[in-house]
Amino acid sequence: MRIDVVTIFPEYLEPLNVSLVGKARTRGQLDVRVHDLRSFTHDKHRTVDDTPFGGGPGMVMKPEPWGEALDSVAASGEELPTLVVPTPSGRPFTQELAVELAERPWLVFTPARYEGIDRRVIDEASTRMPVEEVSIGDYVLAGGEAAVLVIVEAVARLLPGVLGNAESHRDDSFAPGAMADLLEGPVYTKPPEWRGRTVPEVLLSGHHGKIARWRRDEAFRRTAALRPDLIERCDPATFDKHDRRL
Ligand SMILES: COC(=O)COc1cccc(COC(=O)c2cn[nH]c2)c1
Repeated sequence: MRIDVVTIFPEYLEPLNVSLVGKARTRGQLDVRVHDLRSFTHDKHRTVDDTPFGGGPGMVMKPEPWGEALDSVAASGEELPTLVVPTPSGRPFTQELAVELAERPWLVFTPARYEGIDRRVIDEASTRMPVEEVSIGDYVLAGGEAAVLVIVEAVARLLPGVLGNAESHRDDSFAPGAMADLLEGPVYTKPPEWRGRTVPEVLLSGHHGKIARWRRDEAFRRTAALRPDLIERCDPATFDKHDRRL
């Protein structure tokens, strides 16, 4: 997968050089390129924003630099990229959307600052490539860069070979309408006793059927307590068929 990010803060994307994403880049599984939006300006002050038409507080990101940046990025690849625009007014980012994005060959992220990007940039881009406006939550950030880090991390871990042996998550199917996607239950590792606290006996029993049942019950209990909304989507008929986790 190829990932491009156009931003006025390239240094904000440094974390993409470390950990899981960093290793995937080193292994050549991910090609990540970060572009400074200001390199697509031509005035002395490298201006990327201006006052909003219609008045109001704050500034709006000018269309010209974004247009040139997207032209340049789109021209530098063979395939059709998907534009991913982090915005509070976007489609909620869920594991399901992460799975969807992980199947695309090329993602171009356009994190905005200020009050946002001139709407004509998105409208014009939509005539040339698929555009996903994505919200990572119901709050407003100063810029979309943090949202890019979240989305890239969630997508990268789904790519074949990136997660190593824990890749079982990839087999999870999130078919809508099937069983709810439950929250992860509690996990434990050695030592068997720590500060007077032991590990649930069933996990030491080696009885895989009982262990799977216990884990499902714990996940169900946790989900019912913290996220009853996820249970409502549950289709009891398939409950026993799949063991899936968020
Ligand atoms: C066309 O799209 C735009 O102009 C984007 O506009 C904005 C405006 C304010 C802030 C942001 C950054 O994203 C978030 O705050 C965000 C994403 N998820 N949850 C919060 C983006």
